Amino acid sequence: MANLPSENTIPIIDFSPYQSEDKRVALSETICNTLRTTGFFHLVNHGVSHDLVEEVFQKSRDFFNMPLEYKMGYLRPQGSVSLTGYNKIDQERLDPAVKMEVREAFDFIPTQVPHIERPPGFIDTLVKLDLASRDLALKVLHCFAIGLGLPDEHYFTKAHQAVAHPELESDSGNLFRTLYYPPFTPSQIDSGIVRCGTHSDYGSITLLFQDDVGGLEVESSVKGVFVPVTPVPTAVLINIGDLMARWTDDEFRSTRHRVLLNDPQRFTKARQSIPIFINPDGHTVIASLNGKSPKYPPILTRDYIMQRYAETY
Ligand SMILES: O=C(O)CCC(=O)C(=O)O
Ligand SMILES: [Fe+2]
Repeated sequence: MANLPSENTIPIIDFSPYQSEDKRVALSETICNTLRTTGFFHLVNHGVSHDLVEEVFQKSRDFFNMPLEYKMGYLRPQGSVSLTGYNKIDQERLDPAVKMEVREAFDFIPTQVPHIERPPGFIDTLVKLDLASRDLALKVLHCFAIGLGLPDEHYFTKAHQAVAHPELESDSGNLFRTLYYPPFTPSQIDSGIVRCGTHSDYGSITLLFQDDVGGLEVESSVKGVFVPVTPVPTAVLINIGDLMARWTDDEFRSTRHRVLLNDPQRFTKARQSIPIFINPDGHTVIASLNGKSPKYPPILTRDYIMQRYAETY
């Protein structure tokens, strides 16, 4: 009988043991066990300032509340793989089967940080949160290698040099996004429109800060059965992407997720979230850690990630 997780079953993991070397192994094993089953976990005591996250939500709200003509001045060129700029409603599609995905986004990569006048300090706060999140992502990747018992505990971090050194960023596609899902009235709701279509993420790991509105759902161990993720105050939600699943030969699960427009309690409110997508360095060849009978042939990160972005934008 398949295991059907119910609401609140996304585990909450306390990251404070990471600080002490003798507690790190048990923490890493807990993290890896979660990745073998749910593929998602909440992390608390992670060291990223909650005030900073709140500031990014506030500044992002101020930006998204500006007139459309203003935001269009920063539009990310449509259909291009340029990864910086404003994304208007329906500019991208994570699930080709839906009619429309109703969200706005502002994206940047560290080598293409734009200058934006209003709201004041918008970009500075995003950059600060990006740096703090990268730092955390590297610690979490460190735990992956420990928990998997790899001979080199820095195996994954070494393959993510551009995460630690954003100036080296070339084509790994490490991407910071701030998302804004506008509110709806019940009469505006139409079948086939969603906030975020069903998808799995592309790279190594995703860190997601979300407000308290909720709406994110993740696929359970039963295909097609989704369970809600109840937001946990101050936590960052972490999941892995397809490239990490491939790297571990599907030992870790890259879980599909979505945000629908089916609950008036939620869709009448705006939702905000901040996903930070972490990928290996562009030149890294991802070859299965299961050397004996790998499911997937080796693939170059750059080719894989850029192909996935091209399909989305
Ligand atoms: O807004 C959310 O919670 C989901 C965002 C997401 O899954 C994504 O952008 O990949
Ligand atoms: Fe996602």
